[in-house]
Amino acid sequence: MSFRRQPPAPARPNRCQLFGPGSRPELFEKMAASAADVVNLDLEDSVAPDDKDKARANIIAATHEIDWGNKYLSVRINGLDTPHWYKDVVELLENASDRLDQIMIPMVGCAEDIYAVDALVTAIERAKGRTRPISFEVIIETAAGLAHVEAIAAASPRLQAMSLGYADFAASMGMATTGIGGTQENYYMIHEGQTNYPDPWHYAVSAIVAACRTHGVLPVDGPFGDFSDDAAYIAHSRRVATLGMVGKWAIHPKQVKLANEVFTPSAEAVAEAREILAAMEEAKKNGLGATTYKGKLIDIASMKQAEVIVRMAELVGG
Ligand SMILES: CC(C)(COP(=O)(O)OP(=O)(O)OC[C@H]1O[C@@H](n2cnc3c(N)ncnc32)[C@H](O)[C@@H]1OP(=O)(O)O)[C@@H](O)C(=O)NCCC(=O)NCCSC(=O)C[C@H](O)C(=O)O
Ligand SMILES: [Mg+2]
Repeated sequence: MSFRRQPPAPARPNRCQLFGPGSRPELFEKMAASAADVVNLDLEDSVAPDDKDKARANIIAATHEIDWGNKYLSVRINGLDTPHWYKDVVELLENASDRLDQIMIPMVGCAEDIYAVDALVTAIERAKGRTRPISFEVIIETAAGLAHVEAIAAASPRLQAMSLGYADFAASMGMATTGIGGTQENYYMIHEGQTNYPDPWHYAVSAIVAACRTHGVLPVDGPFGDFSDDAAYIAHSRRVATLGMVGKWAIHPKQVKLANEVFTPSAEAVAEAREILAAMEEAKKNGLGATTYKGKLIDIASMKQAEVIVRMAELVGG
């Protein structure tokens, strides 16, 4: 319990973030035409070391030349443990158009990583007279990142979103898998002869959601590698949506529709949320803090739950 109210996360849709390598500029128009709320042009792992300079130039050109519509436009820079990141920041901030909204910082291990990028970005913005501050998003994808997740979420007023990077996270934790998200074959229990597959990512997802909600940051689920398995993508997305994530990455365009479906509240869910709010308003008029709805208890906390769903629907025009 605290006297402090939980700060709201940025009020913008973030149901799906579509990724594409900065070294494949032929994909950029397709990404701009997609139904993703956020586009992430990548300078990090999907770009080979020898292609970094060219990819940076492609992305800078794309901020000037492509109509990104109402997409939130983000560029993933290289990690602070590489020789590339400072060039990514300097060249992007000096040369990209004002259409660039955000940079994504991968492999974040501590709050000071954000401080370092913030210092550099702030200096360049001042030098260039840029009036609209660049926002940040980060990826939690190392053991250190998870250990320091709460401090990272509080690290900068620029921070708007935080994702879980399943592949690097699994590697950093020494997890015995090459899977990127989803069910893991060897993570199972047997009960009365039935094999069950619990969720090995549950702790990391919940820790990220809690840190984000404490500091008004959007919690976003990272990649799901097997893009041929729609049902598994949907199952994973529904699980993390239930735990509080607001959206998910798409590493192939076919995943965009799936993410949008899961992270857009259904008409039934919105109607039920509105009915709960109406029932509670009626109860309050009668001096009651609790009442029943469809045979179940609802109270003031139910109103907060219902408001989450209504707010999400309003954000995406539902
Ligand atoms: C995964 C891909 C390499 C697949 O590319 P490709 O073989 O070209 O796909 P298809 O032939 O199936 O493409 C069908 C059509 O869709 C277009 N396309 C493909 N990819 C994209 C895209 N990203 N955005 C928009 N459109 C796309 C093709 O051009 C085809 O179009 P058409 O011919 O007109 O029908 C590729 O999708 C890809 O590179 N994906 C992104 C990879 C990426 O960015 N990875 C980084 C994020 S994941 C990560 O970093 C891990 C994380 O950090 C962690 O640690 O977990
Ligand atoms: Mg990664």
